[in-house]
Amino acid sequence: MMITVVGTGYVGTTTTVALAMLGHTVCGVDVDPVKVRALQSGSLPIFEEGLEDALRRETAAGRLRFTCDLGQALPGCDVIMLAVGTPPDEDGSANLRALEEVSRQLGRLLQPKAHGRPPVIAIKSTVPVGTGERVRGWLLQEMILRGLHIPFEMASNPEFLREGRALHDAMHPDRVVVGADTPGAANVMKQMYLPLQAPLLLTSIRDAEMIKYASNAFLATKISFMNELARLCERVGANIQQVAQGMGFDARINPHFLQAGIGYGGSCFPKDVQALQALAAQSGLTLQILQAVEAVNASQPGWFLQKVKHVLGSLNGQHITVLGLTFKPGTDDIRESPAIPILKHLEEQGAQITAFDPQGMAAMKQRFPNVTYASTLQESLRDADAVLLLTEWKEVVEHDWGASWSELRQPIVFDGRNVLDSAQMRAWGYQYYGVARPS
Ligand SMILES: NC(=O)c1ccc[n+]([C@@H]2O[C@H](COP(=O)([O-])OP(=O)(O)OC[C@H]3O[C@@H](n4cnc5c(N)ncnc54)[C@H](O)[C@@H]3O)[C@@H](O)[C@H]2O)c1
Ligand SMILES: O=c1ccn([C@@H]2O[C@H](COP(=O)(O)OP(=O)(O)O[C@H]3O[C@H](CO)[C@@H](O)[C@H](O)[C@H]3O)[C@@H](O)[C@H]2O)c(=O)[nH]1
Repeated sequence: MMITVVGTGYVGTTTTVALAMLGHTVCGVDVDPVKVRALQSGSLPIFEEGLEDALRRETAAGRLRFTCDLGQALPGCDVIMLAVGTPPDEDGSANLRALEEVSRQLGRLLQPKAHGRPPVIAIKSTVPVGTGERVRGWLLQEMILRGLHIPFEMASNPEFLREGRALHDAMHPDRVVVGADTPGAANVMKQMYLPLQAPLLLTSIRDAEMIKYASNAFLATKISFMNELARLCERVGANIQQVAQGMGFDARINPHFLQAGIGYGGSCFPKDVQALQALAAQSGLTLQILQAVEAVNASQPGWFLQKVKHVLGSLNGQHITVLGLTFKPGTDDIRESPAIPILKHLEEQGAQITAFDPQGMAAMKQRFPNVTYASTLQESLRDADAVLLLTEWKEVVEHDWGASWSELRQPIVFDGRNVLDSAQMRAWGYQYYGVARPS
């Protein structure tokens, strides 16, 4: 099939590569010429394991190309995937400006196909229920202005990949959800994904749009539930990891997304939890559970810092080493990272901060220029009064902590992700504090 993907950010780029790997001929389109030039020359503007190699392979095989010119990418297309950003507006609702722009452009640029089926326009971006109809409306308005009606069909095809595992998730999804209001569109999308051999759920467009938000909101709920429970565990002397393990054996609960820590971040959970609430508000409803999910998450970094202050006293002048800046390992993305409120607070309290992160330092430097960024983990530990572990990078978890003990001025470690071996750390002489992990 011939496929155009509009928007080559995290999702769009991964989608182009994955679809090319399935044997399709794919063109990625973006308004950002710097991004497009990078992709054309085979280099990824983001860090995502394995994606750059696959991008180069698929480009060399002639299945993948990139352009800024949407008009040039459209002729003969079977599917046009829309993967532009839908960031939060001031009221938390999804901002659909980029999607409207692309839809109107399509309405102006689409030409009748010489042969074959009309193209399917599939929304991959995360969008509120009803957006499929709005996109169709924007396209039709532009076609009316041209005095033409060029046939096309609509579909919703939400994306469930995780950053840090983007290509793996795109190639091995738990499920593919396709919302379509015509059997023809459903069939084209089904054919497109056939080589994946993944479970495919066919729904209405509205259902598909809701499934995406509901999935993210539910995962965020699991995390906030565990984070709130961790606060209680800490008070009553229970170990949240044991509790999570015991819960996770129950197939109805499952062991995933039960890790208490410093709260969820990233470009998806915070914005999607807000957008679902905004959608509810527009319908006259309040989603009380999600209100609580958001409130617990917003206060989790502060709760973690309270512990730090309880142990260290005043932070003024203390040398604090922060390990991990990205919202999760495996990415260079710092959007909504819990490290941001933590760094802000440490700075406000007068701490001397040294940070290390394998991928996130360049981006964080823009926001926190006064932090010292160490070139190695080892260097970041030197003369620290305490270490705050904020992202569970492999390098950090597997670091030789036994050998580093003497580098620190005070061997105190606050493990915000519960990833270090607490007993071993204590045996090596560290004062170790996890999240609800009593000794
Ligand atoms: N990042 C993720 O892990 C993830 C996972 C699943 C779903 N999503 C959803 O997918 C969508 C995209 O997310 P992302 O993280 O890839 O965003 P992103 O910001 O990384 O990428 C969006 C891209 O769209 C481009 N763009 C904007 N306007 C355009 C236009 N008129 N024409 C062509 N290109 C245009 C931008 O230049 C940018 O490169 C969002 O709705 C997001 O919620 C994201
Ligand atoms: O048990 C857990 C699991 C995750 N997190 C945190 O939750 C955030 C999000 O993690 P993750 O879901 O792995 O990363 P994302 O790349 O944001 O992926 C989520 O958001 C994407 C965008 O919508 C969806 O496509 C994915 O399915 C969904 O998992 C990160 O800060 C994690 O540290 C926890 O605190 N505890």
